[in-house]
Amino acid sequence: MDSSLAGRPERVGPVEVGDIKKDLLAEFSAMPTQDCVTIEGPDTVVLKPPRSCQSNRQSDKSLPQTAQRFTFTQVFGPEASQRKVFEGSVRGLVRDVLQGGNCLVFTYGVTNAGKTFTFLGPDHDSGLLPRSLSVIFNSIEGRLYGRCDLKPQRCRDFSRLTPDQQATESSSKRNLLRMLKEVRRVTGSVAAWCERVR
Ligand SMILES: Nc1ncnc2c1ncn2[C@@H]1O[C@H](COP(=O)(O)OP(=O)(O)OP(=O)(O)O)[C@@H](O)[C@H]1O
Repeated sequence: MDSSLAGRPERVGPVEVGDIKKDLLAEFSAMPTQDCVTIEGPDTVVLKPPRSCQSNRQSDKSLPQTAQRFTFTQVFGPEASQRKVFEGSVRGLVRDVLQGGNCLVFTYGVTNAGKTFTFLGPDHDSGLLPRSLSVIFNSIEGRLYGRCDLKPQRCRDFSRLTPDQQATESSSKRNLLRMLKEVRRVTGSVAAWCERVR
């Protein structure tokens, strides 16, 4: 319920998420850029504190007072495509894995930095993980173990299944695939219905 005070609507009653949600994009876009992050060549990033923090830094001598330069193996700029990042970082590791090596890839950064985007990516612009799986599966074609008598256990181990266990596994796999098909069918119908009622 709204009441009006000095021309400004005042919210009365419980506050809901919709009431406090605000699109801040326009406000942020209007702010002058501060060039806090600068890419200097293919392997170096320079970080500068925002102007609003500079007075705090002058009083707190434990904080860096000037710009800091960090060097990496490779820096990808904001214009780098998913393909370029994959080719320049993970493709070589996948090649090592296919030759029996072990590799670890992880993303690290503040919230909203783009970790999930880089790792998974949207369907039309896939990230590191789907690209890696695609290379792996395309490379092992023809060398797949056709029988279903092995089951992975944790990350490195496996167990051999008895014929009964194989039958149980096959049946739960079929059920899972059937459920996935059903979910796709239902979500497809819901999406089509939403499109119609728009
Ligand atoms: N390279 C990019 N190009 C276009 N959009 C991007 C890019 N990187 C991130 N985004 C967008 O920025 C937003 C935040 O990205 P993302 O969810 O990947 O961040 P995150 O680091 O995984 O965040 P959190 O730690 O909170 O999960 C998303 O809307 C994502 O689509």
